[in-house]
Amino acid sequence: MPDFDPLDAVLFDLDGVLTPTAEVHMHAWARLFTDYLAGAGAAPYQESDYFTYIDGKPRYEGVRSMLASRGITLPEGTPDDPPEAETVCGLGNRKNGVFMDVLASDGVAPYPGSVAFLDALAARGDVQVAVVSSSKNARSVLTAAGLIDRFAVIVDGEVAAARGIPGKPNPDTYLDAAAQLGVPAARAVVVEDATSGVAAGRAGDFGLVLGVDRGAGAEDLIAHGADTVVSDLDELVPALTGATDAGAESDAGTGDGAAR
Ligand SMILES: O=P(O)(O)OC[C@H]1O[C@@H](O)[C@H](O)[C@@H](O)[C@@H]1O
Repeated sequence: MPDFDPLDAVLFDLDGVLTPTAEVHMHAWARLFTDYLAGAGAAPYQESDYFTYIDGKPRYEGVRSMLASRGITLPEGTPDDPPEAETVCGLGNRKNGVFMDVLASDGVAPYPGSVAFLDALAARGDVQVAVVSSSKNARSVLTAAGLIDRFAVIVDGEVAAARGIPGKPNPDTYLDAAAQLGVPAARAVVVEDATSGVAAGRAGDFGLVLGVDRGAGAEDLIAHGADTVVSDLDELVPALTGATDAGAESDAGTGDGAAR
């Protein structure tokens, strides 16, 4: 059970940590690359490709990384490219159309365990929170999920692009959020479901890097820098409320589970 006492801030990834939207992204990427790779005569797209090459990274970086895995290079294009354009930006924008359609038709409900964790943090009153997401859709997702008012600091894909902040797995977006909160990295927790995200937390030397396994795999999350891994944030509510004898355990923690 991690010890949150020496920690002053919790920095949350969004998709797959607070909301189940990693699945929506995954589905939209699969729609794009299943067709695109087949048309290009490349090895077929597989679900594992999402976790290895795309998960957690900014949109166009995900496209570049996936194409590079199949030895394909495309012109970069620009963010205003239409979805039909055969450019990195065009392909990313094609995928974004699918993502936005699903968001508009299905809406999004946050993970109940994540809401319980946020409630327990708010009840303590001594821990600040922020969202750090690679997604340019982060504000729309937070609004749709009813969570936007809980976060005074949001460093998302729009902010990073506007300010030229390098995306995950670089630590810079997390460091920026910690700086905005006035909390040193060593006293902040990074909460992530993607290997690129835990790698960012590790590279930034954060006090605790907490993995949430929504499909990336606990071993991979630990290999990329997680100190401990849970399958849902409700497992950690006892650590915040002091009810640590409630029997909740992390399911794959191999680190010491405490702030470094
Ligand atoms: O295309 P967007 O909404 O800006 O999102 C970029 C990335 O955002 C991350 O949060 C997701 O894990 C990725 O799957 C997604 O590709």
